Amino acid sequence: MTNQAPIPVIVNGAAGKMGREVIKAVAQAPDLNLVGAIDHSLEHQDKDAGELAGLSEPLEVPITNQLEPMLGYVAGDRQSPPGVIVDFTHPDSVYDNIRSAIAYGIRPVVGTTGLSPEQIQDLADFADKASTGCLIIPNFSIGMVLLQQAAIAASKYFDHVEIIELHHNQKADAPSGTAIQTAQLLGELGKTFNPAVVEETEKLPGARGSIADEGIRIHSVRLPGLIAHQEVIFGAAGQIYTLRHDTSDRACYMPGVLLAIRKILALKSLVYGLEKIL
Ligand SMILES: NC(=O)C1=CN([C@@H]2O[C@H](COP(=O)(O)OP(=O)(O)OC[C@H]3O[C@@H](n4cnc5c(N)ncnc54)[C@H](OP(=O)(O)O)[C@@H]3O)[C@@H](O)[C@H]2O)C=CC1
Ligand SMILES: O=C(O)C1=N[C@H](C(=O)O)C[C@H](O)C1
Repeated sequence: MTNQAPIPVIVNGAAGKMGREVIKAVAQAPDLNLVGAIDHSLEHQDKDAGELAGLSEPLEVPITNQLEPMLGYVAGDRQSPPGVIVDFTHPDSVYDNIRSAIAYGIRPVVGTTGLSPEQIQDLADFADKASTGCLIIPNFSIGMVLLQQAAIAASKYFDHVEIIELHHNQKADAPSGTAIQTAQLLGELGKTFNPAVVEETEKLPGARGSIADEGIRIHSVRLPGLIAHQEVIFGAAGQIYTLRHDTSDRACYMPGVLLAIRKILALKSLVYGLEKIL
């Protein structure tokens, strides 16, 4: 730990499931200073972010829906290191949120999924022009990075693979950002998976899932009772190799989120994926 002033942190989506967890984690980190808590939910306006997150003491940071004034306020503070905004909002708003943050020189650490490849490219160009770090991390858990690395190793030996992702039924986007990224990582290896062995007919559309990079199929399950789970299933003659990651508490994402907040100040461009900053 250095004697530097703490990093100012804004949490966007502060009243949500992930936002509340981030508020708690930031509040407990001595080198970080929660300066703003944004959420558009009218129900929670002006409530104390700490109390809403379940902390015993208030943090004296009220929930507000005023994103741009907050970005301007943090950008204007010349005594502190550059500000960071952590975004866990909604696929429909995350693109605009990131652009606004970069425009103010506030570094976005983005957990919100659902950005299209074109949007990510556009944000990368924008971050490059502004020489501003931006982290887009589809999954902040170390277990998922390890699963993906094991999947990359296995793909050298297996030609057939499908992904099943299972989430709570409040999730807006499908397939999950993690499943898309997992397929991308396998797709980058330069081989095409799942060569057809028969001509298939889907008697119900979608029965075989969606086809992502290099022929990899993704199946999405949404049920109450689930949090976030993923299987990568490899098949070959006479054997199945299954990799599985299960989330039982959203606290599992917090070491990754805190690491991203600390690392982003040294970045000058957009970086995609937790594995790139470990
Ligand atoms: N990268 C990772 O490791 C992880 C990523 N995620 C992703 O994070 C995102 C959020 O997940 P989760 O916390 O479960 O979702 P929640 O719905 O619980 O929380 C989102 C919060 O953001 C608010 N919100 C939505 N749009 C805006 C906006 N434009 N401005 C301000 N606030 C807004 C919502 O308000 P309201 O409810 O009123 O709409 C809600 O309070 C999802 O995309 C999810 O996939 C989730 C877990 C881990
Ligand atoms: O919505 C969620 O909950 C999660 N979303 C992310 C995703 O879409 O991959 C990360 C994790 O799976 C939890």
